[in-house]
Amino acid sequence: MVGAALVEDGMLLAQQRRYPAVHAGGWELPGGRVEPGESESEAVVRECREELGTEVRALERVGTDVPLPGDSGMSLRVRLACRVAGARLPVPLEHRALRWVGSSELAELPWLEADRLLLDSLRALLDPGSGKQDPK
Ligand SMILES: Nc1nc2c([nH]c(=O)n2[C@H]2C[C@H](O)[C@@H](COP(=O)(O)OP(=O)(O)OP(=O)(O)O)O2)c(=O)[nH]1
Repeated sequence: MVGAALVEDGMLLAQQRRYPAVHAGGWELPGGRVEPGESESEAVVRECREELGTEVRALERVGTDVPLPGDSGMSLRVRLACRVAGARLPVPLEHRALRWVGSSELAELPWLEADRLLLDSLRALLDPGSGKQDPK
């Protein structure tokens, strides 16, 4: 599974699931399964088109792979994404809601379990100066 960390003006785009019941109401990153023959970057671009109706470019990986709950053996890998200049604003085509969240609000959302494990990495993306590894 690939997820897109779409960042704009220091805010991260989160979306709220509508289904299945076990995930409904939970927040996650845009994304989905990488289809056969598709690269991870291509999957990020396609999923953002399908879910948000916008065009993005997929950039570097964010954080480490997080195993998804259950016995699927799949994991979630996140890539930074940026909206292509002039592309439409994201709209929730498949989700209940979208929200742009700043670093201080990240922890307030009821994220899906896998995403919750990525919050430190996502916060570091939004607040580049505040990372623990940054000596300055
Ligand atoms: N897209 C996405 N899925 C996530 C995240 N975190 C997380 O645990 N998941 C889980 C929820 C689902 O069990 C699984 C993938 O769900 P999905 O509905 O997006 O993927 P899919 O393969 O059905 O893709 P699609 O055909 O609906 O586009 O991954 C996340 O941040 N983004």
